[in-house]
Amino acid sequence: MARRVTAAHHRNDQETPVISEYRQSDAEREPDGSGEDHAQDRARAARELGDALRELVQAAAGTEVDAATLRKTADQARDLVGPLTEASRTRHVPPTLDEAKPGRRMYNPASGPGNPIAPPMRVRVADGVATGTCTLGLAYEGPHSYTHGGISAMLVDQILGHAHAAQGRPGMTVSLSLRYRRPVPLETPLRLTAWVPEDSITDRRTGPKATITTEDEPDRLLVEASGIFVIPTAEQAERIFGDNPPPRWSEK
Ligand SMILES: CCCCCCCCCC(=O)SCCNC(=O)CCNC(=O)[C@H](O)C(C)(C)COP(=O)(O)OP(=O)(O)OC[C@H]1O[C@@H](n2cnc3c(N)ncnc32)[C@H](O)[C@@H]1OP(=O)(O)O
Repeated sequence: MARRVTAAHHRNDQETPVISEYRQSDAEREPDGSGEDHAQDRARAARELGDALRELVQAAAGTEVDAATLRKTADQARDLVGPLTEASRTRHVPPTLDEAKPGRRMYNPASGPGNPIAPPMRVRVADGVATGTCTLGLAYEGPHSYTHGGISAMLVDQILGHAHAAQGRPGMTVSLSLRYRRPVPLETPLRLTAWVPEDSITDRRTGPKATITTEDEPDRLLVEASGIFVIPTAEQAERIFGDNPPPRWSEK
């Protein structure tokens, strides 16, 4: 029977709260401490699955095979779903893999290596500047041979969020603005850079800026962006996330 991970005591749960049946602490940590290795191994395995599925997604977006091969592959892909849903979580519960390493988002759609829809963008933060690198394949195509504008917006949102978080605590995007100056090429190493101008910082809010360029031509701007990021108050976090808000926003 499928095990489901369920948020205990979540505000929106109408029925008797269900204690999570599948938690890192119960299922993966052994009394002798070997659970740490187990968690790391599971994280590696999640990345391997993410990589394999990304390969599949890119192949599916670029394939020109005949209908019979498409249908056969669709059947095979459906067969992959069952084993993964034998233990799954609801939307109110963070992945156990994130629990094991605070700050990591294994399944983030922009940067999570375990998420097959993520390129994934690799993010580094140094001296308040967030840098993201990635190469986008055919699955992200908008105009022929260039990136869909919504994908650029997602990557920019993420990198702006890291620049904001480098000032103290992570926040949520309340405003996002992009100027698409030139098309962003597919299959080309890209660089996203984000920073927070000092005069845009207040108690709960920053106004970070970002650019997208290719790695080869860092002075040729393809996209310029700016955002407003706000740290939710504890009350707002409770309203949004129920009585199990992310720890970073639950401090009164
Ligand atoms: C290391 C981890 C890195 C993580 C990176 C993650 C990046 C991805 C982030 C996301 O995608 S978050 C998902 C998308 N965002 C949301 O779903 C947020 C939805 N919005 C809300 O729930 C509320 O807006 C929120 C609880 C966050 C805040 O509500 P408030 O009622 O406190 O604020 P409001 O939205 O009115 O505005 C907050 C501040 O921003 C200001 N503001 C908003 N839009 C603005 C604008 N366009 N220009 C200038 N200022 C603006 C506004 O004036 C105000 O300034 P003050 O606090 O100084 O008064």
